[in-house]
Amino acid sequence: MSAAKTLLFVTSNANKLAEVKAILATTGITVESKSIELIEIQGTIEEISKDKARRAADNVGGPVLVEDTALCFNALKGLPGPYVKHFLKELKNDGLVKMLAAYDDKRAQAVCTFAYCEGPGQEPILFEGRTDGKIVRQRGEPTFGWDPIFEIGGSTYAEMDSYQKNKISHRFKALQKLKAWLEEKHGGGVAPPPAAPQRIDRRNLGGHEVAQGGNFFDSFGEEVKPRAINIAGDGMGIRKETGRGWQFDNPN
Ligand SMILES: O=P(O)(O)OP(=O)(O)OP(=O)(O)OC[C@H]1O[C@@H](n2cnc3c(O)ncnc32)[C@H](O)[C@@H]1O
Ligand SMILES: [Mg+2]
Repeated sequence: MSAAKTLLFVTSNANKLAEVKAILATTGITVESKSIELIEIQGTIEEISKDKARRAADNVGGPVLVEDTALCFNALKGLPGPYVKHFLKELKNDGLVKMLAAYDDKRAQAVCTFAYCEGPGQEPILFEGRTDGKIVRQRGEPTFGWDPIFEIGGSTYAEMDSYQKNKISHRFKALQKLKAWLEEKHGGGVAPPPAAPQRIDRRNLGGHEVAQGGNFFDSFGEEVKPRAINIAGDGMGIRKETGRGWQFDNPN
């Protein structure tokens, strides 16, 4: 079940907004937006994101979603991290690459942290996504921040089309977590009631054991663990009756 939910995403960054909308497009989550330049404190990624969410909730007077993006260089022990915006503004992508000139280790992590806050005075909840890559000389269209220097799987983010980037990105991974949480919160993740116990039906199937529903019992009334059911010729698994006939479910 998709999460029927509208989120107010507070960001000053049009590229972030476009990616969030694209990634959530088919989920049933509607994204509205408000462009506010929020003050960003110094601190850890988590502290900055939470503080941003509190400020946004105070500003709007209701539920908000914010996001903070960090670019962490391994050789620099995680810097520039959440301060990458200032480095990018002053040094540009070329300068960011040069920061690693003295190091062999070019590995970097793109980190996206969404913070959802239900309203003023409420504790924000964080959803983090990380993608490992390495810093390379610029390649691709410089349309979004440091995309041209962050390489993963042989391509920079800037060389990928938005579909490719949105399948693997730090932002995508964080939004997967947010989506799962929303689904749970709105009932989509609530487990259905357990199926009524069913007896294994040994009739008409050439000795195959057949089970239906969620709990399985042999003809003596003993519960059978699905993984332990052996179906002749089919290996370990469960045969289930479906509307279209018999279906073999391998629990592995
Ligand atoms: O209003 P907010 O949401 O804070 O938007 P912002 O542009 O200020 O964003 P951040 O404070 O999170 O700073 C992150 C910096 O990294 C850049 N950035 C964010 N996501 C990126 C991505 O997926 N690819 C490349 N650059 C990105 C962004 O343009 C900023 O320069
Ligand atoms: Mg910002």
